[in-house]
Amino acid sequence: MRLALIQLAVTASKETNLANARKKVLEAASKGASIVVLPECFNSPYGTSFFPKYAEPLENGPSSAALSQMAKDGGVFLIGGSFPETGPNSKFYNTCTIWGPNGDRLGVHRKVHLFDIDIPGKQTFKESSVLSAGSEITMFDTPVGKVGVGICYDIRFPEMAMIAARKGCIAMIYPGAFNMTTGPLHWELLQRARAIDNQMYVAACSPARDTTASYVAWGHSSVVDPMGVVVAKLDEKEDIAYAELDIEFLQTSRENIPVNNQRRFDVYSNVAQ
Ligand SMILES: O=C(O)CCC(=O)C(=O)O
Repeated sequence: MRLALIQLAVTASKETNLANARKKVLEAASKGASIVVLPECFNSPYGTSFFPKYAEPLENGPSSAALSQMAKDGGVFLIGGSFPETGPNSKFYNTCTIWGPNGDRLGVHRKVHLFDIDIPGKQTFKESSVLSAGSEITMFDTPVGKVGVGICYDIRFPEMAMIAARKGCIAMIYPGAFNMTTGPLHWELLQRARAIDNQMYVAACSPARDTTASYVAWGHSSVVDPMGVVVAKLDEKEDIAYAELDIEFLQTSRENIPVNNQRRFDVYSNVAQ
């Protein structure tokens, strides 16, 4: 099954972003992709001041309607990046919607771990000043197996990917937007770590870099295989990355290094202790 990551050039115009996303999703579909991924905040600039302005409901909003139609017209599974959602009780969430080839919505992931960090003089961000956190681990079915979905900062929490893998996921996919400080340090390393921890495919899909934006994304959308090898990687510009999800290779990797059967839950039965 062919995976495509669309490293979209995101602008301040929601309409332009939706039209560009549609063009690229159909391009990826025409090149044989069956699972297509858009980046975090694919239809708005990334920043707490933008979230309330761009937020829309899940039902009957322009982004959900456009994503459903793109998935249907391309005949693909579409992991629709994320957009700021006006959710229950008028709270805002950073939300990923997942669509099937017939345009049906298959799942919704509200970012579980909000991006609150402070590296003085380099990168400070406080998503929780505007957003609320989701509280579910999200997976959906494809013909080659279950796929788990997290958003950006969620990748730093190995428990989430591990639970998804133990529930049968063959891949974890993260729409994300690391920055010029944590991108070079951790973006690839975290993907490789989650891939090796769980012997699964891991992919992260960023917006293209815009050096005029208030938050400058690192780019470098990439796919890592179950042995921890980077099998596709973009630079910082708008482009599409492609990789095959090879389930035989995943199974062989798991047989060759059988950590799954060697776990000692008798020693670490409760990691929350
Ligand atoms: O974890 C990081 O370094 C970046 C996370 C991030 O940008 C996000 O969650 O949107």
